[in-house]
Amino acid sequence: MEFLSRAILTRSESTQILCEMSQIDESTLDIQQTEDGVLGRLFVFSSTSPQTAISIKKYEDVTVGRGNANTYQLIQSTASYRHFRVYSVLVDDDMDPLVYCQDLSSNGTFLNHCLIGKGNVVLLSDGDILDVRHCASFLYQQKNITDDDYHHEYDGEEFSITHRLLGTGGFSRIYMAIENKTGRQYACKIIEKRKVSSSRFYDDHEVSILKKLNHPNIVHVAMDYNSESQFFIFEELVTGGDLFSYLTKMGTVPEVTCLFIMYQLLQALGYLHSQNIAHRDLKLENILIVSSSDSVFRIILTDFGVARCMENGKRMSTFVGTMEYTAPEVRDLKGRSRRCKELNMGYGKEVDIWSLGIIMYLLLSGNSPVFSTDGNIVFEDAIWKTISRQAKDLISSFLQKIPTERPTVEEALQHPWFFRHKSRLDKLYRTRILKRPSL
Ligand SMILES: Nc1ncnc2c1ncn2[C@@H]1O[C@H](COP(=O)(O)OP(=O)(O)OP(=O)(O)O)[C@@H](O)[C@H]1O
Repeated sequence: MEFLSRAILTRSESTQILCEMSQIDESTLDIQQTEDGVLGRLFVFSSTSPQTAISIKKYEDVTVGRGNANTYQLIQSTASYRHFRVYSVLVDDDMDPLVYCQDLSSNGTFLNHCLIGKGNVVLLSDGDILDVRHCASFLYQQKNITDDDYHHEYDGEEFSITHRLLGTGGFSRIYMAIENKTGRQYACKIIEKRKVSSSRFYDDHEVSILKKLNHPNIVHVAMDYNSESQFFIFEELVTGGDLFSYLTKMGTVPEVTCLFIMYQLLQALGYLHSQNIAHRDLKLENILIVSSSDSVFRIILTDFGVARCMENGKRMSTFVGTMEYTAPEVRDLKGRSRRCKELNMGYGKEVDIWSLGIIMYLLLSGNSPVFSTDGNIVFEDAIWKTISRQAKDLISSFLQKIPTERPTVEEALQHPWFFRHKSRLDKLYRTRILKRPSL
């Protein structure tokens, strides 16, 4: 498939061409003048209708196509009923909104003259041009926040790292990068070595684990690069944001959506655990969504910064992870001396199962878990009255204080919450995830 088959034109060049062509009043392009809640604008240029602008607002999809239910209607017969969709993902207020365009058409939507391709998604940046050939062009404008921390030592030839910040973590900043040969968009994780030296074992720890893995629900690494003080991981760009942003937008996640998310998480975790790898930092922020246009979407597990390969079944004894998601046996290690940790039997892969329980609780209720004084999970909020008994039973089993009492991945998949939908879930996974990885 032709996917952004040649390098994207430089932005200023594209904008200039379009402005000249259409002789637009450049003052209308001043994004500073936009009203509240507007993340960006699409300026429409068409020979059949007057110049107009479409506002891109938080959590509101914009669709363009022939159908009259679209935000902007195209009249030409070469346009698809829904030609493309523009949607936003909000990570946090300090970052530029991430506005994506998904091509839904048969005849193609072009980004800066390169075909996006049906089903594919691209991140839009200020000055980009979307084109529906023989129908209309759309100039995208958004207000950019200056990223003072943008700095990198990458001087390889394969990629150009842009200023578009996709996310930040304790150890790294993630930017959009363009593969120079193909124009294809990637995510580039820039890890500051000085931040990781004490808490991670060696510079390329994360990538050495990721390179061993090949699974539809685990992030795919394209290339890595090492400089004096930074480490770079170029990986597939995942375009639906993370589960944290999704939950913020939704408030709570419907049980049926949660079922398929948890099913996929267990597929990824089953694969990891079968190779004796523990992730150790499962949380909403580390689960990315490919594209969430309907309730069935692919999720991708990321951030293997503290993942650990347990040789010969050895147990682990370092305190790692994110407090809210951390199993009690890991929390108990905090502040203990090394000797004391060694005497303790350490912990195993069951820590990931605990985190799954926290994730499932958060998704279904939108709130942090509440435990009774004897350490049992409680389902107090009114929302739990609307959730099935099987879902609550599975959460309780994930959140058992004694690690060996938690189910393994295989046992969890046999739980009635999954098992009574087994054939449908298996089929959905086969048809929507394995056969259509762009979903
Ligand atoms: N491949 C990707 N595509 C799109 N966005 C991404 C990608 N990888 C990471 N992100 C975004 O960046 C954020 C931080 O990434 P990540 O968790 O890998 O960083 P980190 O420094 O390891 O974080 P932590 O402090 O949790 O260890 C994610 O929550 C997500 O929003």
